[in-house]
Amino acid sequence: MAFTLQFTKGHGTGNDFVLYADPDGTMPLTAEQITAICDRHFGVGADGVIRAVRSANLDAGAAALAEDENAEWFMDYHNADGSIAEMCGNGIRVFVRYLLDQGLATLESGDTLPIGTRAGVRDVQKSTNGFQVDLGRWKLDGGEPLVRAKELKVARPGLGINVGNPHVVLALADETELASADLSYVPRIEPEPIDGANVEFVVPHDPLVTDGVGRITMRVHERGSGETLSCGTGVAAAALATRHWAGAAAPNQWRVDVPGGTLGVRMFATQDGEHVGLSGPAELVYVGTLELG
Ligand SMILES: N[C@@H](CCC[C@H](N)C(=O)O)C(=O)O
Repeated sequence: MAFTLQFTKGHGTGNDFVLYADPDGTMPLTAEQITAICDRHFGVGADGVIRAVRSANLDAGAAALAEDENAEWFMDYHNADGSIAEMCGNGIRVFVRYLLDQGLATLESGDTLPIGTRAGVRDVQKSTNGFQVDLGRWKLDGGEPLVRAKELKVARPGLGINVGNPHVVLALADETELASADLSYVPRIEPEPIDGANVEFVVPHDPLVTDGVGRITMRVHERGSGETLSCGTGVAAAALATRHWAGAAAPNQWRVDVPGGTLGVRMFATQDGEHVGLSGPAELVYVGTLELG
């Protein structure tokens, strides 16, 4: 059936998304439609598509409402290849900006907007640099798999970290090595994670810590989207991995430079264990209409 899709294009530090509202959950897109929309030559061009659905109108939304009855909106996230991802740290900030822009939600400074995701409910607040999101409890995941990327001469051990979605973080020697990694190829991970993983390549700044804040630079190859200018959950995983490698004296506050800008990461204690938070900008850049058949 042919239909017209009103969409908004947005990004968080250059990680870009096509967003549309489907409150009743009656307009899911097929993987083929998502791939076509995300194509940078023949479509709109994006790293992913985000559908705003009322949690009550989506099967996956039931778990969100059971966790928090105030999680009215569900972020239905798909990568550029049409695959589903559990979470998106840049996407959720842009999603909240979109809900506010569309008049679908309100959020005063200091208040919290709970958003349903496949990783669970995530709380978003306004911050000085845009929005901040509590990515919840993180965990070490999958040990230290070997990662091979084109132009890196040897396979290196990474660190598996789950922040709602799966990541493998790899430390590189310096900026030259970071720049030379060819991320137009999918990095190989051994053993291969069943659900795949996003792979982050990280270089610590020298000094690593300035004024109590850890600093790293990162590039990423995203599962289902390829190299992107930024990945919010990847930035959080990269800061967690670097703190892990740096030892007990490492800080809980980090700034992470990615090709598309800079994001903030904070680790903080809660009653149910340590959480990781992410902060950064969220921009809406244009609106459009797509005729889909
Ligand atoms: N860019 C996102 C992550 C999007 C999902 C990821 N590609 C996956 O498959 O897990 C972010 O900002 O976190």
